[in-house]
Amino acid sequence: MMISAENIEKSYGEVKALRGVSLEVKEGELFGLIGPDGAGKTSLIRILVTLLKPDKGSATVNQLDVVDDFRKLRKQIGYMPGRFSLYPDLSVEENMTFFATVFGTTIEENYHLVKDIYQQIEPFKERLAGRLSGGMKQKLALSCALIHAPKVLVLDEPTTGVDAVSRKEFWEMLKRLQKMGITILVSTPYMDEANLCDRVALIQDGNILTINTPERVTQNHESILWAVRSDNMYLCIRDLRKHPGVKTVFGFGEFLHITLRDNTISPTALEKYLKERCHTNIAINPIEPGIEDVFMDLMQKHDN
Ligand SMILES: Nc1ncnc2c1ncn2[C@@H]1O[C@H](COP(=O)(O)OP(=O)(O)OP(=O)(O)O)[C@@H](O)[C@H]1O
Repeated sequence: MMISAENIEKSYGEVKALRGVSLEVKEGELFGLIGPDGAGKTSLIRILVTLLKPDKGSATVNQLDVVDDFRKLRKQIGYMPGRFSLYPDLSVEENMTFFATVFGTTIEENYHLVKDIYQQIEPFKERLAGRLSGGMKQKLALSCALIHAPKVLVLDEPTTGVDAVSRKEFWEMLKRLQKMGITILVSTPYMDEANLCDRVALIQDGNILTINTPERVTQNHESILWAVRSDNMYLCIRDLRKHPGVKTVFGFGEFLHITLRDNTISPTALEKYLKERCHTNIAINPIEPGIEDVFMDLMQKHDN
């Protein structure tokens, strides 16, 4: 195993950020930590990259203990924090040189690793990092995290607030780095990015709800799922929640996703029920679950 965490607990005063988290990331894997704001992703990541001590539990990265061997370990990990990690008053090139020097290497020594990414910002190498666009900052931060040729790359919400095109490009970069043999742990609040990972852990309120390949995560969804809409979505939610056969109702864009308690209701019966409550333009379609649906389902089960 490249990363192994066992029963990690972490609290900030009264706030329990991690409630006994265990996970394993295999060598060469692209592993996603998926969860909403406040789920505990940053706390877990900071523990794994040796910047925060767990209250309980233990973790190793490349067989090195995150607490006892933190000095050795830092050389093996590339870390891209969620918030701005660069020196805004240093130029692009100075930032790169700084990170290389800290790790006792040079830009030239490991240029092959960052070439693809760094070349895109090299024309602006004299520019102060604080004056780069969001996408360019992201590329520089990634280049800086890679310049000491780490075995493991850990990225905390690298695509939060990034536009769709740059997000796609970023994931393509990650795939290329994975092909170069780097193990990658990446956190994201975007459920659609789960499908780009080899395996994912869904995390919520300090607990891991499930760990699996994205395909298996959705296959394991047991409930029957329908997408429903009508002209008045607000009343539609209210009326669906009152229906005894409906288990859950959640808004997903322009549709509501509902799960059923049993298989005895038909779409026609549900349509009749909504019509009787004066709904118009009703649409009811059976659908395949996505990661979001599984998430909602697991969260419900966990809370009960
Ligand atoms: N330094 C801190 N002091 C107090 N509470 C904290 C601190 N850091 C995090 N928390 C709390 O711990 C919980 C987990 O936070 P964490 O940052 O690990 O989650 P996250 O999934 O990374 O979310 P986000 O995307 O918002 O950072 C949250 O309730 C958060 O408010």
